[in-house]
Amino acid sequence: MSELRIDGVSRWYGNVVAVNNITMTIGPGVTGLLGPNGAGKSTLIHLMSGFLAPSTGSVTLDGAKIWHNPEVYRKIGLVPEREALYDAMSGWKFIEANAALHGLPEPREAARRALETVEMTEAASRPVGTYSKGMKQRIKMASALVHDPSVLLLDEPFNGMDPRQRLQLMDLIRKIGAEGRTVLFSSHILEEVEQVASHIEVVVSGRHAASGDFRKIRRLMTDRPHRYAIRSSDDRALAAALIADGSCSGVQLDPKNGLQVQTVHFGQFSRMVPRLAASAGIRLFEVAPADESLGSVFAYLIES
Ligand SMILES: Nc1ncnc2c1ncn2[C@@H]1O[C@H](COP(=O)(O)OP(=O)(O)OP(=O)(O)O)[C@@H](O)[C@H]1O
Repeated sequence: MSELRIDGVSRWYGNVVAVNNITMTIGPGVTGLLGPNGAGKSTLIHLMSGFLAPSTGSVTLDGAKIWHNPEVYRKIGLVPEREALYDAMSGWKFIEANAALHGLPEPREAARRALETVEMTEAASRPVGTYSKGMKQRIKMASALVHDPSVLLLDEPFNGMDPRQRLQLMDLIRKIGAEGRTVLFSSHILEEVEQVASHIEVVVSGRHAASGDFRKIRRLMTDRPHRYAIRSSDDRALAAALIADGSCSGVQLDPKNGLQVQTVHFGQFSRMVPRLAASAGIRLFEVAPADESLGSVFAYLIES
């Protein structure tokens, strides 16, 4: 059982601050590292895997510094975001070569075990170039697992996958977490993270925005005020009806963009608007979320 600890860590590239004074602890099981693009997730993963030195603060595994510590590297497996595979090589040869690079005493047996873990035994003798995106991702995982690390780090593992491949990979990540390993994967999609991870760490603009159980974070996200843009046959009358109804916290009539409405009761609001419009004889042309971009969700989280 291993514990990763990031303590007061910052990392900058020139004058870009990619990670800003982050403290977090990652224990056994599956943790999702959630954040929008450019939040600092890859930088954090590279700090945890020993590829980058922190500019300040410390990154440790079970109390031992990770940077420049080959003893610790043996306990860590990294699945990078980029492809890093050789199309002409068979899956089997690729994993065995990785086992040999690790200096493992029985590379063939280690490769067999890793391929079995990721359920790639059957396809292992085929060239990597013939694999689907999902199979390639599993081969990358086998290569990260070949030396039997207690920590597995995955950078955006679900990128570019179709829904079936995504479900298979989710099962696999859960299985590896259930073996008692410390598994951390990054993603910018909340739904993805909440399906796999029992614990979530959220980073926004290099800062630590939230941490904990996904239900808690989901609530933080769904309880935030939602803004909608509405266009109807009579925006003024609809605005009056919405104010009278009382389930909106703000209504603004904008001659150019129609009606801008703010509500905290998302479910109630989406049921109420069509009913209210129908009873006032108003036709709805469009009800669209005005702030559904992930950026705004994360911005809300960091403010709360
Ligand atoms: N080698 C580098 N040199 C300069 N700036 C960098 C470098 N690597 C990352 N950055 C910057 O640091 C910030 C964090 O980048 P990082 O790749 O860690 O974020 P991310 O959350 O993984 O984003 P993405 O999902 O887009 O990869 C960004 O502003 C990025 O432009």
